[in-house]
Amino acid sequence: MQRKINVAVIGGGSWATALVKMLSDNDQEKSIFWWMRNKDAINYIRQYHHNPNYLSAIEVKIPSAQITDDLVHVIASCDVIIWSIPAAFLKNTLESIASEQLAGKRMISAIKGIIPEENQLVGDYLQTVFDVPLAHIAVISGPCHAEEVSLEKLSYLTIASAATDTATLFADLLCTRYIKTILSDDIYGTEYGAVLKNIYAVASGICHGIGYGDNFQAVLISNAIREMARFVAKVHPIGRDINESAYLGDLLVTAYSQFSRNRTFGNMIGKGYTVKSAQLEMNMIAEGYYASKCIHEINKTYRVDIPICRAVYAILYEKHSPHVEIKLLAEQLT
Ligand SMILES: NC(=O)c1ccc[n+]([C@@H]2O[C@H](COP(=O)([O-])OP(=O)(O)OC[C@H]3O[C@@H](n4cnc5c(N)ncnc54)[C@H](O)[C@@H]3O)[C@@H](O)[C@H]2O)c1
Ligand SMILES: O=P(O)(O)OC[C@H](O)CO
Repeated sequence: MQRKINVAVIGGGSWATALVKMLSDNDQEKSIFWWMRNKDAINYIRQYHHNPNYLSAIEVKIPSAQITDDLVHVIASCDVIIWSIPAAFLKNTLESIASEQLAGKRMISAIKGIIPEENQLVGDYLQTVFDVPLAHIAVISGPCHAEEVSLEKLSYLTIASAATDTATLFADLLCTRYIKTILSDDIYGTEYGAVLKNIYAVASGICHGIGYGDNFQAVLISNAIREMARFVAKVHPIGRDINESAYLGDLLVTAYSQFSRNRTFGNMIGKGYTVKSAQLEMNMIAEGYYASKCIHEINKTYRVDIPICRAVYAILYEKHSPHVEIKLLAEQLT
């Protein structure tokens, strides 16, 4: 018989809201705790059982007392933790938390980003700063938009961990009628793949915003998966099939879907918005913006040929013209 466990979801955005739904719809007996920083949203959810800001159609079935902005309490109450806030805000959020408070807990990163100040993957950050053993860490990836979880559209999540029991723990917690879970041991490749696909989605959006068509997009994405394969093979050289859902699948959904934050952000840049104005226009976070700078920095060590990432970096951080930069990139695509 499975033991009842307490699960924490950390974050108040679309993905955290979708994860709460998955956990609630999953059959395994458990208690769900939900942390978010926005007090007004907490009060609203306690009263009306819907997140007012993200995926508000989802009914939240957690007891009110377990929805809180008290991070210390939530962490102390739970055996397992799901991190689901954009990477750029994780360091700040964990400011008040010490390693001892995370000791013995299993955790999974649902974050598809890099800690900007450290240029570290979330898994690495949890290991190096909080002494969480690698075997206690997993990551969630795969092509899955929160909006489609809300609609209960069949989706596949890849749960990657160096330890099979940790991957299985989270796979068992998240599977539902509409969510299938796939296990992987490629934790670094899965995390880097998810970070890179966000940059490629920004590129895809930029090209669409400028006016390039479907024919060009297909060539861009074909080059993007080869670029991802080169980069991931260099930073974590193990055998993997880059065509699996966690890599190619996630790249395709983010590059083509109407729900993609990163593509939407890129589209605005292609249409002439500044980074600031595009960010202000969105109630959501495009991780690819932050990831672009991090990958640029990290690649100073690895020196992989990543022309699409380089073009996105030049547009977002060096203020190069999207028209000129994509024209130059187009000369290099094959
Ligand atoms: N949305 C999805 O479909 C999806 C799917 C898989 C993975 N993810 C990943 O989940 C993570 C969370 O993304 P999301 O889609 O839930 O976010 P979102 O774009 O829906 O919402 C933004 C979140 O960022 C928070 N935020 C904004 N400014 C902040 C600040 N200054 N300090 C602290 N928090 C702040 C907001 O409160 C909100 O919770 C990201 O890494 C994303 O890549 C998202
Ligand atoms: O497509 P985005 O940019 O909204 O990212 C969301 C998820 O990573 C898709 O799997």
